[in-house]
Amino acid sequence: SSLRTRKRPLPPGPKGLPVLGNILEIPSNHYWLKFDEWIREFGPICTVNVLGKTIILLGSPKVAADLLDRRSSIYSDRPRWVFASEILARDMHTGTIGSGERHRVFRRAIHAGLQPKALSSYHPIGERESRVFLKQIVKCPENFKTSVKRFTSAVILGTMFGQEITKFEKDRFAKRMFHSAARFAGSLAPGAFMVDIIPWLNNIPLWFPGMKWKREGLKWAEEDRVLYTDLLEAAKANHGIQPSFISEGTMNERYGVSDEELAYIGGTISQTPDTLMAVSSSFILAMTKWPEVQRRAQEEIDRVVGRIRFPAFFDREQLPYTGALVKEVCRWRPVAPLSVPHATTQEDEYMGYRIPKGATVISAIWSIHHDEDVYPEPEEFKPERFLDKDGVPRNTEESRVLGHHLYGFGRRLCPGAIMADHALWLFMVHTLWAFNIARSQDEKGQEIIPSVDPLSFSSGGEASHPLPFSCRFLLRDGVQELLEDIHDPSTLN
Ligand code: HEM
Repeated sequence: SSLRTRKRPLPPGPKGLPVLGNILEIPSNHYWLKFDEWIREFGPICTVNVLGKTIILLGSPKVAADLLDRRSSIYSDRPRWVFASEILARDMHTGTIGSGERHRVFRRAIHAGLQPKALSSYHPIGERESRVFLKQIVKCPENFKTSVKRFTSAVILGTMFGQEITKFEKDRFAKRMFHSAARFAGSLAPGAFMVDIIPWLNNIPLWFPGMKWKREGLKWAEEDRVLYTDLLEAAKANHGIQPSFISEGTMNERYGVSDEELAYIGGTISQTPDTLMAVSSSFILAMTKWPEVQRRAQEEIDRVVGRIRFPAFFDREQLPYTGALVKEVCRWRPVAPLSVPHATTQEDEYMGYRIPKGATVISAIWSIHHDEDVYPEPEEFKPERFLDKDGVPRNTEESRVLGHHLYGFGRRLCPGAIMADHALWLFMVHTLWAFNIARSQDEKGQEIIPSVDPLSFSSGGEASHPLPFSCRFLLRDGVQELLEDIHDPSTLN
């Protein structure tokens, strides 16, 4: 037989049109739900074609781990983002650069800065900020969103740069960081910039007509560079009061990167408060929807922590149900439903199929988290799926540390996963300890049960979060007294 017929087939997938492929079948919103339909129809590995580009979807924990974890030397590249990664982030964004030497060096630096001992020295930041959050909610529950924003920014900027956040709107850094993050996320969106479809546009001289996009991009890039450099300087100045990831790096030169690279590593990492915010809102939504889960976690917290002190990080081991609840929030509504795409650096073969070199490989986290063999009744919110019959934590075959895959896979696995998980744990435990999250009532006094439909979540460039819903925060015993001594830095200016 000829070479052609011996060539293995691509994984199955929807048929599509010549040239266009499946692009017309992919909705512009919530496209992970369409991908999920295809994965159910064609199996946990399937092919989608977009304008001639091969996209491989991975839709079960087993398949994703087999390829992205176990064959990470092939599956750890990224697709090329000319605008976001090359122009805006000047090839120094850890999450979007290709899988070469720089990626390895940057990740090594991040691991050095966030190793367990360092992370535990930052717990006081998370504990302090959780209390400030409670104080703000008691005072002004309708500012919930800004208070969560402030909390997530404060934990990240505190850990990365030793920088304390004052009032969110007036803070020197927090707002600029959100702005920069939104701009970056927006420019990653498929089709946002023509140069990502036709890369040679990047070679046209700047003064040429039609090159405004690039002049704009370079202006934004400069703003980001200034922001990251300012933060690096702030970190150095803060070192004596609050050592941080960055200040430790500049003091000891132990991460093996230049100051400029360090500023970019820290700056681009600090664009992540949005993901933490999205998980926090999903948590509030789930607690409003499932009061019995909330009660059960509160019973555990009251038994272990009591009512006369704040929860703290050292309580964690003794709160297995609450720990399982944190995992279930991450599983149930993954805020990054399609993670960040990977790409292959060479051709591969799996289950009799051919995975081409240069293919985009998407871990369909939504589908992975709805795999019924691993997570039975996936639409039910059941923390106990992460506990054995004696209530001891139990994770899954393919995710032995966290039990879920919200933080991705392989050499691209989120290096902030443990830090993020700690911040989320602190946030959820403090909130449950301090408040009963209750349903709002309509004019007739009927409880409003918020929708948890997948379509009731946002679907833009940013992390997928619940669309606005209403609930009430009812203060629990003993909280008011303890909050009196808590200083809220946002009341300073
Ligand atoms: C709830 C919060 C967070 C979620 C859900 C999240 C999720 C993710 C996901 C899905 C990826 C891509 C994984 C893959 O390609 O397989 C990723 C990458 C990354 N995350 Fe996170 N993340 C969060 C918070 C953080 C935090 C707090 C940091 C910083 C300390 C961070 C730093 C990074 C970096 C640097 C990458 C790029 C890794 C690479 O491409 O090598 N993330 N994250």
